[in-house]
Amino acid sequence: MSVQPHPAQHASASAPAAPVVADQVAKEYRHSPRAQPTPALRGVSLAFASGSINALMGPSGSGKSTLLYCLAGLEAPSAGRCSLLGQPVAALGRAQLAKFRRRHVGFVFQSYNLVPSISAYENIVLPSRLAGRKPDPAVVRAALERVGLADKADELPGRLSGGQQQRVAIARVIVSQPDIVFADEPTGALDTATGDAVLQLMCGQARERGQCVVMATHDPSVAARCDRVVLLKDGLVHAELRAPDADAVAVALNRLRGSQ
Ligand SMILES: Nc1ncnc2c1ncn2[C@@H]1O[C@H](COP(=O)(O)OP(=O)(O)OP(=O)(O)O)[C@@H](O)[C@H]1O
Repeated sequence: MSVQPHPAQHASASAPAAPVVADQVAKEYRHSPRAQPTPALRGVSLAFASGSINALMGPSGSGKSTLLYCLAGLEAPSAGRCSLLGQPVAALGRAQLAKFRRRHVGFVFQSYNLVPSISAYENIVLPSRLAGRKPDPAVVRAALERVGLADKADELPGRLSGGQQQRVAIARVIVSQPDIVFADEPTGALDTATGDAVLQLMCGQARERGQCVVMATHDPSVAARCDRVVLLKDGLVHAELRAPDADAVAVALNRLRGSQ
């Protein structure tokens, strides 16, 4: 494990081959037209590699979700740019972006998640179908089994708990095998044992298939499963940890909270 202070925020995002890149990304929110803008991100440059599992950590309000949303093209940055698989997100029109996401990106988010009017099974196969593929029902059943929802295939999302819905989203990622997975607190609604099992599953598949996973988490034990942990504070990258254990993450977070 190594701790590395992050290089200057204006350093250009590296490796053109990286599937997920943020280049000098800033994001401001304005609560009303006359209000002063609140900066959520203040010039973040990061590149995430294929086959890597990455965690975004930091205090509440540090910009983790905003960064995920900008990277995924769900929010437009106020400045800077994001690229996915070498494609600048801002250059894609709405329909193109939706198509691109269906083909290449998986989400395990609290919102932007499941379609409420179709069953868990249908939700799992939806991205593959929209991308013109026909998933093998045996593979879908196996994924449901692996996330502990073998008996919930026909349930509508509204009849599932938050944790079960999260597991459906994870099964969806397992079946659709996107190049990139964005996850916001992927184990937030799960008990420790289930969270650990599904995380292991998600990370195992990502490493096997060369997916790039970027997740926001508050949980040091989740971050300890990652190859890289990016620590955010006040909308800036503060430091990075490589392959840390949970204790090292907790220490770094405490240090981050104490720093000015
Ligand atoms: N839709 C929004 N409108 C206005 N301000 C927002 C919006 N989303 C985020 N913010 C503000 O941007 C800043 C960063 O928020 P963000 O949700 O990205 O932080 P976070 O690190 O994910 O926090 P948490 O750990 O609590 O989820 C905060 O000051 C937040 O209040």
